[in-house]
Amino acid sequence: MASNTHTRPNMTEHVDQDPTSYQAAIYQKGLKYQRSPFTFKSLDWESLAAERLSVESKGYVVGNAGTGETARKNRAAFEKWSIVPRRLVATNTFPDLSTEVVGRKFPFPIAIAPVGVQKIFNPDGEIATARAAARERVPYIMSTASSTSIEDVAAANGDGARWYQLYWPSNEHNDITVSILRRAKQNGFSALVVTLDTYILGWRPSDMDNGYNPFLRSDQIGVAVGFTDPVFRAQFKKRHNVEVEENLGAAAAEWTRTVFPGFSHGWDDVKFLQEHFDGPIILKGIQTVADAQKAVEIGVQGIVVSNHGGRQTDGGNSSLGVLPKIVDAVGSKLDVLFDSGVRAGADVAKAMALGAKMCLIGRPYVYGLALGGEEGVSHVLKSLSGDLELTLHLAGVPSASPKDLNRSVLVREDDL
Ligand SMILES: Cc1cc2nc3c(=O)[nH]c(=O)nc-3n(C[C@H](O)[C@H](O)[C@H](O)COP(=O)(O)O)c2cc1C
Ligand SMILES: O=C(O)C(=O)c1ccccc1
Repeated sequence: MASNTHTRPNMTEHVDQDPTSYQAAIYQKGLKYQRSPFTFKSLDWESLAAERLSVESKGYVVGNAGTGETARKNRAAFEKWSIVPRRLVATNTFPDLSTEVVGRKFPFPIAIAPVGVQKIFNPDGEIATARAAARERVPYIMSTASSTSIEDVAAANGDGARWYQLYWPSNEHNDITVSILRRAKQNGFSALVVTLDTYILGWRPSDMDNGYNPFLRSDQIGVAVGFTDPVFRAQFKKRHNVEVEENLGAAAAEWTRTVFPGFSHGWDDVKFLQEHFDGPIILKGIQTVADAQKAVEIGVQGIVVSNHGGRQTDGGNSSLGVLPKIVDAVGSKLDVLFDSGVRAGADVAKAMALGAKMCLIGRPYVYGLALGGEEGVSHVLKSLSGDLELTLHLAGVPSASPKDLNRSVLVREDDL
């Protein structure tokens, strides 16, 4: 744990009150000289985590596509909207942060975004994150590029809510896709998140400078889903006459080609996933009204308005910038989720006010994982939800439901 943890010896009694807000609990603990594992300044998490990581891992998580223009715009877009401070709204309770997404209710409007290769950030990787997510009652979206198997993530997540993110093998590998979907369903992943923007990796200068692709490293991190898949294993054995373990390099290369085929599926192919996954489907990476409308036409239950945190296309638009138009076009027909650039409670509030039902958190929890494993991820999730709670409270917004948190809560900074 970080060195700024100060716990006085013999100060073991628990907080005697049960404060409603997380912030109140922090101040109570402070009275007993107990500190949180690392700072609450969410914009400092990146540089703190970077100090702990290898050059390669740091480059991988912090890095963006090309010049970083899309990622910068993601952040800048939040400052174009301001939260209207309404006064003398006679509220006497803390805001209700719960939200309903694809037919289920969640206590907070945040989710763990799918992030691959988590063992490069902390040896416990996905296990630590999946535990923290369950503990904090935040849904865990498991990446196909995980460094832990579907079965082990499910065990760590226990009775937590979890969804599976698919890196979608090309049609010639449909038997592998079916096998993955079956394992996900059997292991309690209730929804399928299909990422559309990463059938090939973007131009990533940091990783190219380091000659770094986590799939192809000698320790083959990020291939756990494939290496534990019975169909992939059987096919590999038939082709090479050896088990995956006997030729790890070839197996990693083959799995990488399977999940990053280098070309995209078409809209018609989504039907195959609908036929083979018994549960809601959410398309991740939507950035235009036209694509959002196609998602409605093919009958999926949700979309994530996302540009992959600016890691895929350089020179692109901000993700928040396109959110209102997409919500206007399809928000009454499917659930619109949001990610890319969320760093604080106010960011979540703004995306929700513009019509998102939930925000996926990407890099911030990865920094938490690097800084403090399970506790670190918990700290990040509690910070963001605690911050959101007070932000809404002070804005006079009684709940995160669209009836209270909508565009009337925002003003364009340029229009003031
Ligand atoms: C290190 C890293 C790995 C990622 N891996 C995946 C992945 O395996 N699947 C996926 O759909 N998105 C992946 N993403 C994208 C996130 O799900 C999310 O869209 C993005 O991080 C959101 O932007 P933010 O980092 O600004 O919050 C990854 C992002 C990072 C930073
Ligand atoms: O880095 C990413 O953004 C990503 O989606 C990914 C791709 C391959 C392996 C791990 C993560």
